[in-house]
Amino acid sequence: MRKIVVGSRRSKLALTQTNWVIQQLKELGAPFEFEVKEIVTKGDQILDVTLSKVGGKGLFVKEIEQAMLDQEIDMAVHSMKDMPAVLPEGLGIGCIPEREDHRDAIISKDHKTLSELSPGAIVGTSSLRRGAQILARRPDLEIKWIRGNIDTRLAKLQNEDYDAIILAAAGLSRMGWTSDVVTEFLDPDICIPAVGQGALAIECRENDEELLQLLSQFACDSTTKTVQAERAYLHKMEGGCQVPIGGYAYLEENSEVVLTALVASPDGKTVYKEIVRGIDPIEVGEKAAEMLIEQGAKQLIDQVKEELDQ
Ligand SMILES: NCc1[nH]cc(CCC(=O)O)c1CC(=O)O
Repeated sequence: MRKIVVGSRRSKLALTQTNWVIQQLKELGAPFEFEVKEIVTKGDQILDVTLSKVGGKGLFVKEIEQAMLDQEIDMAVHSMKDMPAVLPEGLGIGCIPEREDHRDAIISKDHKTLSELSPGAIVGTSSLRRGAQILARRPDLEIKWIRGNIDTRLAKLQNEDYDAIILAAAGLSRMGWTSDVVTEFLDPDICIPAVGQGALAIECRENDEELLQLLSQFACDSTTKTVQAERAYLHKMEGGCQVPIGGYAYLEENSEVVLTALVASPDGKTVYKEIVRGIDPIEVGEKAAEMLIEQGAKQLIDQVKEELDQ
């Protein structure tokens, strides 16, 4: 029997996601053995710097992708939102399973919702996208950078000078945190999630027919379409760097993809937002990007990138 070596970051969330996918594939009757191989990525080593300053998304996946190209591993389970817009030659996303909760969630010390937080309250996030949208609603709040895995951040909320933190609901629920830690789930009309948030990307070599055949059985059609629209938007908009961009798409019953796309300045004072619908996910994504670019969103992104480079 062929053994599929699955590369995974060492974080609890990554290992949980990886083992969950392996379990699901086994239940589908996978004719393989599986072995998990832990890989320490740059993103995991550099925990004390703002993520956007050290190169953003690629950090968590590069080493894993190299191991896949070198045949040291066969497959990897990533959080879709950590995936760069473009994949290396020879690798592909073999399957996008059904999306978990797409929303951001506020966890606050005194169970205060976004509108209830006191003026000047300190909100912890390392995401320019979250910070921008929080400030757009509540310019009187203070955003303070916070890093570390989910457990670390929850501990920092208790022990350090934060009144609230924002995390992805999906990560919390995959880690078994019941929804009672969450004070408020932020719907996309308040905070557009990151492109791909809540979805997983199972990556493998493009020519691994055997594995691709198995993975195709685990794919979710509606998640694949909506994530395609979101990523087509992201790709056209920037191409990799961590800037305040959000995108969330859902599927109507008539199969239309509805994408809400956002670009904002980190201070939340400028917000570009468009809703685009259509049957073809790629067209929907690209159209949203074109519309926002026309309004000046691209200049805003370039400006943010420049400031991050300084
Ligand atoms: N940026 C880190 C990251 N990458 C994926 C998740 C979990 C949620 C998901 O799968 O979208 C998280 C944690 C978070 O943003 O709170």
